[in-house]
Amino acid sequence: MADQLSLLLDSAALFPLPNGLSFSYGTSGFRSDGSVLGSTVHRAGIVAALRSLKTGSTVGLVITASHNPVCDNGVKIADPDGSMMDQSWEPFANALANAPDPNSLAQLVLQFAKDEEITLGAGQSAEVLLARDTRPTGETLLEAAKQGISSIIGAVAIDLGILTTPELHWMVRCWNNGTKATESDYFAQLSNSFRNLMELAPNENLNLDTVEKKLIVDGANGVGGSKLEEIKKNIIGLEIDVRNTGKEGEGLLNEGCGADFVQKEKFAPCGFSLSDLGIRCASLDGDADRLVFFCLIPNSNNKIELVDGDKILSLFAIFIQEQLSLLEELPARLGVVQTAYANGAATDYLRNLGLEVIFTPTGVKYLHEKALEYDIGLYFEANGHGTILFSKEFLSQLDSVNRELSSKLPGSKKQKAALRLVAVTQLINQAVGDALSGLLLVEAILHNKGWSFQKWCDLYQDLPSRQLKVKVADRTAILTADAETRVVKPAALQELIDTETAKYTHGRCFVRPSGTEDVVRIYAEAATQDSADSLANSVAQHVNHILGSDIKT
Ligand SMILES: CC(=O)N[C@H]1[C@@H](OP(=O)(O)O)O[C@H](CO)[C@@H](O)[C@@H]1O
Ligand SMILES: [Mg+2]
Repeated sequence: MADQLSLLLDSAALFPLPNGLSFSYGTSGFRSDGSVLGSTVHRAGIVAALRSLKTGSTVGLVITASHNPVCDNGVKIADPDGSMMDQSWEPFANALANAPDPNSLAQLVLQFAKDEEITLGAGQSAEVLLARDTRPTGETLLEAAKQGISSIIGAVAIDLGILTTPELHWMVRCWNNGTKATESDYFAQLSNSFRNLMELAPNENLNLDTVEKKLIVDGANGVGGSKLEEIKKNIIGLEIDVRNTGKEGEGLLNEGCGADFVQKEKFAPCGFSLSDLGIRCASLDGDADRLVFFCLIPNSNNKIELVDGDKILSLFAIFIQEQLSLLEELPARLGVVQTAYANGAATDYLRNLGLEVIFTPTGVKYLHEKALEYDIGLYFEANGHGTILFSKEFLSQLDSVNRELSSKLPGSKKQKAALRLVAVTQLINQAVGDALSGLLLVEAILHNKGWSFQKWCDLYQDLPSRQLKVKVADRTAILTADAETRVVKPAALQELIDTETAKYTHGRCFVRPSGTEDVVRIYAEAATQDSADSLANSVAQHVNHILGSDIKT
């Protein structure tokens, strides 16, 4: 123990906490300006090593700030099954990140290890897989993570280099499952399952000219574009043109491009122009865990028709529901998980399909957790982060139904439906939302259905909406309930929101403190854009009055 203590003290002394700053493990781990994150990432390395010791399995640590500007960075930890670190460990991660000096840090670690019954320094081994995105501060921060990990006796860091966030999560999951876990395995799994699903398209939908074979992808000048260029070498039946790959001269990470920009601004990203009219386009975020689709609108100054996470979710739900309807021998409880940011039209559409739609607070860890309760759990945030989870029991039932049909009814509609579901389970990332696997699944489904982009767009018409953010003195003064749809404190605020909302047809409005920025977010929806704008503005004024602030968009 004495060795462990001195190792921690020496290591922590190299990464002092910056003066006057505090850090919090939010919806997506720790985030801040990349230059001040040394101590935070070092300490996240310690947390990851302890998590590995506790679980007796390999965990992951990824250095990324996703869609944030290039000067930001961040760190998050992946649990052995590839999901986000269990929330019960967040208070410890927070306490450690804010420990004022090496001594208090070491004491926190020793006390936590005792409470969690983690034995330190006695021949245990721990393993942490590391990855980072393309940010310039990533390399130094990676070193900090390595030092944090090696300050726990027996812990080993394995650097996997530059990866998308979902790749790292996928690798952690496969590593622990004992299945193939390298990047080339990931590429092969995606391209093989994509090919399988494309080949299963019903004959009547083949050779339709309605489906454009070309797709242009905005890589946000992040890590996803170059990975997609690798995957596309083995893709048949789809021509992929990747732009904003982050290569020299192509622009800055997430600046004027990427899924967050496209979804929020509803403008084409840089590098796209009217010459792309009529072609289906997609946009990834900086670490390739978010995905949206779009098409340019003619004569509109680069405005776009957007297909967001809600519509991707709807497409996936329809497709799975269709296959299941052909397989009465394969009963499955299907759950669709959304947040309050889902467009009301999307929720209505999904409920009208007879699907069970459930809401959770914002943040994929909440959606993911809920989706795990179903045989097939589909979840998406409106901003394009989501995936489909299949329970172990469902996968084994699917496997036996598939075997039976292959021997008894080969080539039948039923057998093809089962094979399609198998291909979906292999194509979609089971660990976390993955823009690259999601993109290929969308393409394969459109091909199977013989649907054009427009047909997909026209599934339902989004209700006009407006998002605003307000900087307040203390955003934690707002407490919410019912999946963040209602404010419980300050109570007067909810009364004002209700009064404003009642003035508008199809009005819906909620406010919540952001988990990633120091702001309160306001979301409003109504029958017209003007009404949505005016509802959001009037509620922002109330937030302003009650909590003291200035309004930002
Ligand atoms: C309205 C919105 O888009 N919120 C985003 C944003 O969280 P906030 O807690 O709203 O700051 O970042 C999260 C992490 O990327 C993402 O999960 C979430 O959907
Ligand atoms: Mg991201």
